[in-house]
Amino acid sequence: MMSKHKLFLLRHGEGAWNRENRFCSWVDQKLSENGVIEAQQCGQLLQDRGYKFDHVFTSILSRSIQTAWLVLQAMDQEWVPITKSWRLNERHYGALIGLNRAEMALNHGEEQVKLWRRSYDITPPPIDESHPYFAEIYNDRRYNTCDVPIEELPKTESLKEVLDRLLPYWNNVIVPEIKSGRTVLISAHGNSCRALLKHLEGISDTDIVNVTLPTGIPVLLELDENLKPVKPRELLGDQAKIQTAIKNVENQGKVNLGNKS
Ligand SMILES: O=C(O)[C@@H](COP(=O)(O)O)OP(=O)(O)O
Repeated sequence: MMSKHKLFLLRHGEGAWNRENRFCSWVDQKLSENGVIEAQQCGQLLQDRGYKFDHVFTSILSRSIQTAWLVLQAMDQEWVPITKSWRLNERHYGALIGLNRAEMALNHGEEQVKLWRRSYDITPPPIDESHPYFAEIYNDRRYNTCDVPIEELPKTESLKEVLDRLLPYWNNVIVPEIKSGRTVLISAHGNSCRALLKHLEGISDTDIVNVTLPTGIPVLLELDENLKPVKPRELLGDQAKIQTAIKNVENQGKVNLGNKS
């Protein structure tokens, strides 16, 4: 089967709370110093391989936007249009936002933390007004710019619910771009990229549990004219380093390994 389109998915570079092992989700943390370097190195790798983007899509969270800027800068492609949507935001982790994964594993067990993080249709408890980050999120004026009223924005999400809110944007906005021959980079988040991968690759509800994306590593998908993958996804870069980075993300939910970086 011939590849007709290349699509690049990217989980942003490391953010401050990735480093502190806290669920970040809709809290607008910036990239850490290491995250800036990861994004720059990602851009350099894409530049070295000669890729050219026509359109970049990001969430409305700073870490995905900063990553897109740094990648385009490293590629001398700063002029490429960037379009932002809340529909590419990270999964809303509800009441778990701000909590430390290793501490959660200690209190609730590693299995429960894995279910919250990686299962397809388990929804964490919702955020409510008593939560320390509720006001910061819902008073942020960026959420008045969305295509749904602020009261209808999620208060928690399973991966399935991420896919439900992401798919209309994928189908109506991103797909036409790709089908018209443009090369697209989606600079987003671990779980918004996982949701899209599940859709594109037809990953089952049980197998998606085993898909983890490290920060700052571009994922190349080669698609046919119907946007079906013609070969397995490729995580670009040093494969040994990528496997270690995936393990480290998985270990964030372990009692003893979670707070080691
Ligand atoms: O919300 C967060 O903390 C992480 C994902 O956490 P896990 O699902 O890996 O626990 O999202 P990202 O760093 O990609 O924006």
